[in-house]
Amino acid sequence: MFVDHEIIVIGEGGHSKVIREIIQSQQNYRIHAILDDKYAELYEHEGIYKGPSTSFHTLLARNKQLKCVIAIGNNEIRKSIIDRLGLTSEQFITLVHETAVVSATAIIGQGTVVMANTVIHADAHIGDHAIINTGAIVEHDCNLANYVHLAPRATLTGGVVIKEGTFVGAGATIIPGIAIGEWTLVGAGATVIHDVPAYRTAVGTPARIIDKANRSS
Ligand SMILES: CC(=O)SCCNC(=O)CCNC(=O)[C@H](O)C(C)(C)COP(=O)(O)OP(=O)(O)OC[C@H]1O[C@@H](n2cnc3c(N)ncnc32)[C@H](O)[C@@H]1OP(=O)(O)O
Repeated sequence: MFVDHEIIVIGEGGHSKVIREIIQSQQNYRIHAILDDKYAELYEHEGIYKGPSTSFHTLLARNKQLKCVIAIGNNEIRKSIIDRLGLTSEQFITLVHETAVVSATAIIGQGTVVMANTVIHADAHIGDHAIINTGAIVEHDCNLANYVHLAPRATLTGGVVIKEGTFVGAGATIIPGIAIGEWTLVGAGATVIHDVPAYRTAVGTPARIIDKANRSS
């Protein structure tokens, strides 16, 4: 079998399991290594390398064609690892589950993972290293920046803007044209009917901001 991409998966938690199944379901993709800091040193087991994340550069030095995906659901941790690796964006692979429905006019960034039963409609733009989790809907003309995570069954209606690093909880709904600032949290099940500023937490139906001050900036 001809393999197009040998992939290093960084992270071996629950989110990583789902990503590994997407890779395994694609005929021409193969997992080369799974790196996680619970491992003390690099070793090979049944054709897959395992080791700490610092083994990354050793593996890449042996094979410059390797691609990488950061299989960590937390947006801040995912960004910090990407910043540390210092790779070009072409070295990250974009993974789309075979059941995802993605418009031909949608744009999906490098390193982004699109899970099963998602729908991404016309002219939607999704940045790099985002997660469109199981069953999430991104309607037409939405614009998502880098490191955004839409949890399972989150629904973005038309023209929603989500800035960098924002997390939208499971089953949350955002009505048309709303903008959510960077590194904000939208709670599970929220219905967002007003814009939400950066670095805040919004929950409930209709969504209200629950933190008094910026979480961080
Ligand atoms: C495949 C996967 O698993 S992907 C991961 C999917 N995960 C999710 O969707 C989780 C989403 N997370 C949440 O909804 C969380 O509750 C957060 C992030 C919004 C808030 O978490 P915390 O900051 O720890 O808030 P905390 O639990 O202290 O609650 C603060 C207040 O907000 C309320 N609250 C928290 N979350 C929600 C929510 N989703 N909806 C309504 N109210 C909420 C609490 O009842 C509490 O109210 P009170 O002060 O009147 O008692």
